[in-house]
Amino acid sequence: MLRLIKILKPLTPIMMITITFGVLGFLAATAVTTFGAVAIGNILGVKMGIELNLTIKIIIGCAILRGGLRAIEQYSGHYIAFKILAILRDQVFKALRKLSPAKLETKEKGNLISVITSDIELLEVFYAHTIAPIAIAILTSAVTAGVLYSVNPYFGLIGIGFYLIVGLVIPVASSKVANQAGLEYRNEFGNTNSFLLDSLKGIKEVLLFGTGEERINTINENSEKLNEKLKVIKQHEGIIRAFTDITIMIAILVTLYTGVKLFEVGSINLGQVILAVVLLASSFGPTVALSNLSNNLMHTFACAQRLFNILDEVPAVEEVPGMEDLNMNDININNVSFKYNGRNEKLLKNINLKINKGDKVAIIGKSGCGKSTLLKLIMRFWDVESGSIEIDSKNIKNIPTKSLRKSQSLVSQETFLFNDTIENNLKIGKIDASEEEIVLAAKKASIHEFITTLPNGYKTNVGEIGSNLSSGERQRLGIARAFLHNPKVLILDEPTSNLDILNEAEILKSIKDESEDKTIIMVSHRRSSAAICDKKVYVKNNRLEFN
Ligand SMILES: Nc1ncnc2c1ncn2[C@@H]1O[C@H](COP(=O)(O)OP(=O)(O)OP(=O)(O)O)[C@@H](O)[C@H]1O
Repeated sequence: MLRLIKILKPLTPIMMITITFGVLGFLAATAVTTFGAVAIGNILGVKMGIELNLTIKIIIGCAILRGGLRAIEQYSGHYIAFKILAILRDQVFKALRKLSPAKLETKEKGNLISVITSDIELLEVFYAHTIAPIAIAILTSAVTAGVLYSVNPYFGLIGIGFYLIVGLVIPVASSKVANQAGLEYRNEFGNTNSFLLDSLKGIKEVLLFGTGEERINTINENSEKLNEKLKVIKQHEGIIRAFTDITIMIAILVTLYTGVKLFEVGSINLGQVILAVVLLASSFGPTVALSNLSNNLMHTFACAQRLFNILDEVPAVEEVPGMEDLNMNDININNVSFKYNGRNEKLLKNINLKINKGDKVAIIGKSGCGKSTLLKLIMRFWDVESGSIEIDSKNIKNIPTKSLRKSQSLVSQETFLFNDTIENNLKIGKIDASEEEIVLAAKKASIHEFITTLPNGYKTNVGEIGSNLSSGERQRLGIARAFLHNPKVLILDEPTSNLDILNEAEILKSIKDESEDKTIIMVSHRRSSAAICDKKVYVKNNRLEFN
């Protein structure tokens, strides 16, 4: 909670505005009913101390003020809330950038999305509907208790006592039950969602293996569990509301009883009795708002916790700022060992490899032996555990990350295409690429002809054709992207795994022609692909062998 409040610091002046206008707004609302009572007292001939005409003017003034004050309170409160959501989203994206690619590889994407969207969204409850209402409730209750006290100290004490019961005792006591039920509901809700999403993603398997019936049954069971949990929450809400209302009724009766007794002994007049009862009855708004808070609050804190976990996660690789031109004359892998977190064995042990500018190196080995991992180390997606990787005699850990990314390009087995036009998807390789450059790159990657058959050619949106693109077409788009990027070192992780022999030969020729002065580091299971390389190294038993 403290950490959430600290984020609010730069917006403190606006929060002050929200609280001030909130307090004034509630006081204006209470004044409308209280002066209403004064007016009725006047009409009935009770001595109220204020003239009827003035009372009516005050009522009208307060009613108009109430609208304006409330509007300003809501506007500034929501301004703060959404400004902070923007700040938080910005922080999360920055954190995700730092964590990528290594740490994000292992994170569940569904969870990340729910943190960025719904979790952050829920914090709006805290900023717009928690902090200010608490302050407003304390201040307005203090003012009304003060007024009641000035009428008669007994009224003041009754006010304070019942404000505390409604605004503090009931919410705190109820939150213990509500939080548990709320958390259970959210967890069950998350599980049901994941199961549903999983079923949709795996619909092909579900149909193929005829497991639809079981899936539907599980979804029904989950829905029923959800209903049960919701029932508990709603019942609880009802009980709390009833408790709160009964407490307010008791407060009114106690005030009335005390008023009558004080009137009987002549301590106060009838006007003061009416004033005290109406003032107290109409002043519970802000404190009742607090009793509704507790239902959401714990849930909001759980969301904040998930958010802070991302913000606090230490990146696997520290980004190096700055930009410098890299010659990429040689890449030296010196005695490198590497182990993934959570794995017992070292995946790579004492690897040594020297790659000179223009070398074409094929990395060959059994599935899972660590070939792709070696590429990731060369790109510094992960840091080596021991030993070093040097580029132009400089440790890769000291090379600006942007420079490294600019000089290297990766084509992997799976090319990710954004929901954008083919042209923009290719432009990721070079943002300011001209149309001619894009067409040339596509021709070299043997994908130009296919693109021209699409309804809008290069302007076709990938989303429109979506999963209709074959793996080979995606891979060729990935290669075109890499050609556009025109890096000094081309890193290829099974670049032709999804292509037929004809396309493979064509693309390999393009890669070869394109890369005469470039360094190529390629992982491939296919002999035909590795054939374009003049140097072959083998990953065997966690080590590197040269024949
Ligand atoms: N982020 C990770 N965390 C933990 N283990 C990982 C991670 N990434 C890969 N591994 C494991 O490291 C091993 C080597 O993976 P890698 O992808 O480097 O193999 P590969 O030789 O390229 O395999 P393939 O030829 O099948 O693509 C595998 O056992 C894999 O499960």
